[in-house]
Amino acid sequence: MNDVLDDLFNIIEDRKETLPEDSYTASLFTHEKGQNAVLEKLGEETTELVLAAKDNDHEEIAHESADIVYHLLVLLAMKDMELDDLRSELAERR
Ligand SMILES: N=c1c2ncn([C@@H]3O[C@H](COP(=O)(O)OP(=O)(O)OP(=O)(O)O)[C@@H](O)[C@H]3O)c2ncn1[C@@H]1O[C@H](COP(=O)(O)O)[C@@H](O)[C@H]1O
Repeated sequence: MNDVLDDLFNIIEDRKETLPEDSYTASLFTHEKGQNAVLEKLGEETTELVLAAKDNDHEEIAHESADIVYHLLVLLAMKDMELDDLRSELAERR
């Protein structure tokens, strides 16, 4: 059974293939800045996560963490990588 990360990654890969006009995800794959668009988002959201952690704002920590994970999955898809590449790397560390 797929978990939420598998489902999200599958949707991201679908957006990469089909590039719907109204999709934010698709816009990241076609952005004039190329991969820098997603890299900049990861940088911004990491800063926002740090601020949320400093404020001990649990709701905001969860929100910014989700933004980071989403953009990280977009980056993996952009690099033609799989979610299993991340899983394997984590599993090897156990
Ligand atoms: N999980 C996400 C997701 N997380 C974050 N984002 C977008 O990432 C952007 C974050 O940038 P910003 O932080 O600048 O946006 P913001 O609204 O100002 O956010 P904050 O300042 O509040 O952090 C926003 O436009 C969000 O909508 C996401 N956009 C899409 N998805 C999922 O991706 C899938 C495909 O959706 P489409 O992109 O609509 O096709 C769907 O399952 C969506 O749920």
